[in-house]
Amino acid sequence: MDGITATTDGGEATIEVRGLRKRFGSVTAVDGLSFTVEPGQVTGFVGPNGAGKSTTMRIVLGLDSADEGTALIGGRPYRALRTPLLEVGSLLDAAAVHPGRRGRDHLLWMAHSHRLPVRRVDEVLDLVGLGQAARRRAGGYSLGMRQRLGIAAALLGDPPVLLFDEPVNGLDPEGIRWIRGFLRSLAAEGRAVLVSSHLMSELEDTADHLVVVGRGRVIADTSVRELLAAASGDRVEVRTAERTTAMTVLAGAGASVAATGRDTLTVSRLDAERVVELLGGAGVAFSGVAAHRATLEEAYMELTRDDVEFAAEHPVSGHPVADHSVEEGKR
Ligand SMILES: Nc1ncnc2c1ncn2[C@@H]1O[C@H](COP(=O)(O)OP(=O)(O)OP(=O)(O)O)[C@@H](O)[C@H]1O
Repeated sequence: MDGITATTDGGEATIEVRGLRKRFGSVTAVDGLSFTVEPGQVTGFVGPNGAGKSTTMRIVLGLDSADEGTALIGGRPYRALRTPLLEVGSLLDAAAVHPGRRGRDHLLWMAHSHRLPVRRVDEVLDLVGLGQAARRRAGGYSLGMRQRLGIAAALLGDPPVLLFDEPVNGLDPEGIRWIRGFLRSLAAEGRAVLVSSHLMSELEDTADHLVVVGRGRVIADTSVRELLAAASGDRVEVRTAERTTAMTVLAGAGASVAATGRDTLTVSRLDAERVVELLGGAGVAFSGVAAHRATLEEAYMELTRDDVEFAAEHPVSGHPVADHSVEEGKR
């Protein structure tokens, strides 16, 4: 890819959202959102269904207008960009291509509208690995092929800012792996990449930074590393067949101990060295002591517990229970 620069028409390649608010009738879709997407990294935009991710992206891309606040690409609103295709690329809905149109023709038409050379169309088709399939009609494409065509379209103008709305939704494992690697490589080239998902696990190996949203608000704006460290806490995981004795010994030394598996204890308030020392001293056999490492999914569940739009009522306590397994609920 030639000529990628970390600037747009208006300035540095960033997306800056400030105090964004949008209502649809009685529904507040976006409720005062502020965040920045920096160049050179993948920023995950995560939140349950209905959290306001798509609405925010549509406003950034000038497809919807905000009631309040600003959304800037390289310092300018989308509508003020002189050559939008060269400054920002996006994939919002892979199904948006006319089924009767050949993939390559779709891109040629877009390239033509921006006076881009035909050569660029073939370059992006190669980049996304569509090759010969590009001469077939889009109506016969698999979901994965449509996603690739959508990504090719986003890259046509070689833009330094990219937005992808749920790009791996519904893809097979191979398609998911390909998109993850591809997003990372786009960020490594210095681009600002914003990618939304309602499943944290989809971003586990992709995002460097996360903007977590719930009910139209930012819940967390953090690097993945910091989030995992905070969710992991100072806990230690112990594997032992002598669970009851181990619990007594550790609790006696001031630890708070929870049985978290058949052979597993999670210990707080003691570090790993002290745990080893105490168990060894008491003659308790154990096969492993390690710092507890939370998964991104755990961290996310913790963060969004109270922020899902469609919470199921808990049958016993009456408290809303976060429904994080929302795949089936997708539009
Ligand atoms: N055009 C619209 N008219 C009315 N309500 C809308 C419209 N677009 C979005 N909404 C509502 O605004 C809220 C936020 O929707 P949005 O699609 O932005 O969320 P999301 O985080 O992208 O969710 P998903 O993961 O389901 O795509 C939802 O309650 C949704 O029903």
